[in-house]
Amino acid sequence: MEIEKTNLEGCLVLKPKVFQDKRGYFFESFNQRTFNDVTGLNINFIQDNESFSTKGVLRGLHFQTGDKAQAKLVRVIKGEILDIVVDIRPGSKTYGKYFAIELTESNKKQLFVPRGFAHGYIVLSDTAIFAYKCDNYYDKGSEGGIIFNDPDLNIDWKLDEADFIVSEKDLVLPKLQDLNI
Ligand SMILES: Cc1cn([C@H]2C[C@H](O)[C@@H](COP(=O)(O)OP(=O)(O)O[C@H]3O[C@@H](C)C(=O)[C@@H](O)[C@H]3O)O2)c(=O)[nH]c1=O
Repeated sequence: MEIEKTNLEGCLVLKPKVFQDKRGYFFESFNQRTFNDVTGLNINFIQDNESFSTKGVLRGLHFQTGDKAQAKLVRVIKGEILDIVVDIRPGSKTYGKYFAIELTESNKKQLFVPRGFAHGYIVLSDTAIFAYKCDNYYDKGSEGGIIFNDPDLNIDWKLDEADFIVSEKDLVLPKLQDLNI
């Protein structure tokens, strides 16, 4: 397992060791002991999620508030996505800054997103299956979000905005500067 820091303190890129042979590949998509060893963290992931999306689907930017906040370990099983995390930790030196990374079925990179970040992604391939672990249960009442095209964030989503497919809920999210957190 390789690990890389990002411009956002606490956000980490993980690259599992992949074993290729004539049958195909094998890798450990999660191993708690390895994860703890390489990150120095002790996260108790308690929920696994999976979603399927088509090209141009943009989900985000999402977070849960207060004691329902979630750390996430995200990856792509099929296809290619651009993953985005935004630092919304009050007082952080990178508050309002974002990190972007392509997560694909071939690079098999994983992104660890600590609590205190908004998270979203856009699908770059025809279809994609996205999977992630969370360290806190889903709580509808604690959902928060930031609009994907917040001019202060100025996120480069790579695709043409006219082709984005966004949920009704995500289309009416506020800007970061209008959040009450
Ligand atoms: C996230 C989630 C949703 N749901 C339900 C609520 C809703 O009816 C349906 C679809 O939910 P959403 O539209 O919120 O799904 P989605 O837009 O895929 O939400 C996800 O987006 C990415 C970017 C994240 O970072 C995740 O944490 C999560 O917020 O699934 C659950 O039952 N459990 C969950 O953990």
